[in-house]
Amino acid sequence: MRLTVIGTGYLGAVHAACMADIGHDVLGVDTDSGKIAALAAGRAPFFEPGLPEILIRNTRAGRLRFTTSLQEAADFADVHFVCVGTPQRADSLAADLRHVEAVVDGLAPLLTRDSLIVGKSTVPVGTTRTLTRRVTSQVRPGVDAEVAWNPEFLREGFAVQDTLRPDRLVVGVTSPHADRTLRDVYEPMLRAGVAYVSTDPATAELVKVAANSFLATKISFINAMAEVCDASGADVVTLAEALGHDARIGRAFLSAGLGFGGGCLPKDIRAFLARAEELQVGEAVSFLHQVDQINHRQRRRTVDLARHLLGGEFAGRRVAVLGATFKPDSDDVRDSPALAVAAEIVAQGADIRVHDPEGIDNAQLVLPGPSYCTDVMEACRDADLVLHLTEWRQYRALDPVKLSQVVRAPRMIDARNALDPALWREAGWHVRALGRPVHVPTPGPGGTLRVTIPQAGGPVSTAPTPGDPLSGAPK
Ligand SMILES: NC(=O)C1=CN([C@@H]2O[C@H](COP(=O)(O)OP(=O)(O)OC[C@H]3O[C@@H](n4cnc5c(N)ncnc54)[C@H](O)[C@@H]3O)[C@@H](O)[C@H]2O)C=CC1
Ligand SMILES: O=C(O)[C@H]1O[C@H](OP(=O)(O)OP(=O)(O)OC[C@H]2O[C@@H](n3ccc(=O)[nH]c3=O)[C@H](O)[C@@H]2O)[C@H](O)[C@@H](O)[C@@H]1O
Repeated sequence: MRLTVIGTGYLGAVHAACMADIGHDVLGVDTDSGKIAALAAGRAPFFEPGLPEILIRNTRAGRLRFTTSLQEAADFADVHFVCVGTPQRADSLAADLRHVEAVVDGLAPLLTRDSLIVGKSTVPVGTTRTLTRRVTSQVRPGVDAEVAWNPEFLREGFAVQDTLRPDRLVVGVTSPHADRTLRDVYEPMLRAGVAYVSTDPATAELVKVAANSFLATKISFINAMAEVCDASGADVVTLAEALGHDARIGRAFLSAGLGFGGGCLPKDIRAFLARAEELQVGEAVSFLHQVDQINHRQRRRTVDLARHLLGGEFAGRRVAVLGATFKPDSDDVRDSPALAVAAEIVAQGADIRVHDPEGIDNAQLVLPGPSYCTDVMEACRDADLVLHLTEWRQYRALDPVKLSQVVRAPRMIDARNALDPALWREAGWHVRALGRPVHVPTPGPGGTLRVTIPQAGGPVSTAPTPGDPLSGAPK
């Protein structure tokens, strides 16, 4: 089939390449000519594992082309996927739909054949209905254009595999024709047994928003438990593991730490709150305000703990920041918890050096102040404190003994609960993490490890100290 994919960012570029990979003829469209030039040359304009391979394979095979011209898109196909951004509005919690509207306003008058416009962007419930009116009023006489919604559930870092082997496909359609067309588009997935939920557009739109709200709630739930752990001396990592054994709960999305960020979960729960208010059911989802607040509190708690470990002052202290992206295996720094923490400690006077395996270019655009290092050792040199903020695999493989030789003091906050504290403590590090006792009992309860290591920057004690924002020690 011939398809266009309009908007070739994190979602659209992957969707276009994967649709070509399953055999369709695909034309990707974007207003960003730099992005289009890179994609047309078979180069991924952002870091996403597996994307370069399918881009090259399919552009070379001639099944995947790119353009900035909507006219070319209208001429090329009669199925158009819309994958443009729906960021948070600057003046409210609501989603900014201007890019989606620009696409339908641009495309509708250009259509010369009956067409299906399939939204994949995440939108407030009710958007398909509004856009249908918009399209119908702008198409040429005799042309019939249906708007359907087919939300996307891919995760960055796993985008290619999530697109080729999704957990489910959800389509919101208003005609059997649209349903048949989408079944044809996804025929290889359906043949492989992927669940296909065909429903009305409002339900499809809501499935997406509900899924992201549920995931965000799960993360904030475990982070709320982490706060209780800090107050009571319990261990959130063991708690999550034990909860996760219950199949009804599951271990996924129960990793406590710095919380969620990115271009989706934060803005999606806020847009949902705004839309629910419009629908006069704001109270029903008002818990999402708390989800958002709990999430943001983890950033503040991390900064507070860092300041405390540095004796109450950031000024004149050097801090190494490991990780800038909102999650590993992505170069995306949109609403990155790591960068938010980095920005705050810079604002409070710390001298920071930031390392990230893939996100430095993007991070520099958002937070230009600090030094960025391509080498972890360099980032950690003479550091009074190391902050592990994004759990890239390579940080887990770091040698704590080697690292302890370059820092000024072996203090670490593992804000993602991803390192093995016992290993680091054995190498002389004072390791702290949200939701974990100062002395993580290993193995079994009761075992405490107390070490005091004299260092150039002063003694590093693992004992709780007065004012410790996490330990429940006397303030
Ligand atoms: N990033 C992700 O993992 C996922 C994103 N989504 C949703 O997909 C949508 C897109 O998200 P991302 O790809 O992350 O955003 P993005 O910002 O990476 O990509 C959006 C693209 O649309 C282009 N664009 C804007 N206006 C345009 C226009 N009028 N015509 C053609 N292109 C235009 C931009 O230049 C940009 O390349 C959002 O609604 C998001 O919530 C859904 C699932 C996963
Ligand atoms: O709508 C979207 O764009 C996408 O949003 C999320 O995907 P993504 O933002 O790529 O990343 P996630 O893996 O969900 O992680 C989101 C954030 O939550 C954090 N997180 C995740 C899991 C966890 O247990 N704890 C936790 O703090 C991550 O560090 C990250 O900052 C959803 O998982 C996708 O299904 C959805 O399609």
